[in-house]
Amino acid sequence: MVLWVGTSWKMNKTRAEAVSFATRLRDAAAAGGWPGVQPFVVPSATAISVVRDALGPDSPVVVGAQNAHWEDAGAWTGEVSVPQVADAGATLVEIGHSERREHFGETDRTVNRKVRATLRHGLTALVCVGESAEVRTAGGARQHVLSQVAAALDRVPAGSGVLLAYEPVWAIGDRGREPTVDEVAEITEALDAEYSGVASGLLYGGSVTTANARDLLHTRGVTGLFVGRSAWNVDGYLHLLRIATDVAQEAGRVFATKVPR
Ligand SMILES: O=C[C@H](O)COP(=O)(O)O
Repeated sequence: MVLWVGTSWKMNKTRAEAVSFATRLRDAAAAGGWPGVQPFVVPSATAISVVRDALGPDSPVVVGAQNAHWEDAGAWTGEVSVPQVADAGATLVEIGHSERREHFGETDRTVNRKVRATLRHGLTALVCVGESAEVRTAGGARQHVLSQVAAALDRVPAGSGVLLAYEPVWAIGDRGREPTVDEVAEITEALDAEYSGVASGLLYGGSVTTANARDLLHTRGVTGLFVGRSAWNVDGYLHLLRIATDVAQEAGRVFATKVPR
């Protein structure tokens, strides 16, 4: 078990900015890295290949794509396929982020199709789920999230290389509210009970900061963090990786020191 700690840059960074970030990561990895932690970065599609190149061939850092279509090729203007992002250097695909569900019509059905396409090509699928503020207020958070995961993993066998990211919509972004540990645990405990045999990691995302990362990593069921704003600056990301490395090495938690690629 490793702690997966990564960042999606969303629609940010030129290629030059992405390379500058990746170069600092490469240097930090060469200086000792992060035992027990699996770092990953998810650039815009335009920067995947330059980030992969800047990290170097032996980098422990996984590079991901923020989206990929379920078809391998065809007349899908504006989309990118799993083989295309793999060709650019991605080994992970983020699927079903709430911004894509809200603004780009992602549904449980398309998420499932994308998960299966990603796994078919041997990439890791990072499936994002989470409830809205309205659903939580109505008391339906746990059921909503469990149902999203069930749909995403329909016809997906155990051990397929799926990571889950619990990202409550009300906690994400500039207008997000930082969750309490109990609010996170209510969901991650349920996901852990139901899906620990299927998913190889359960990440939390939404208003993660260097101030709350340690507590979140100690929350029941949580084995990683998926970070936006606090990790868009490389110093912030490196700080979060150091916190995760400390947590991974604390007594009572046993993590591998060699991470899978
Ligand atoms: O992909 C990351 C999540 O949407 C979290 O974003 P945030 O850390 O800026 O709230």
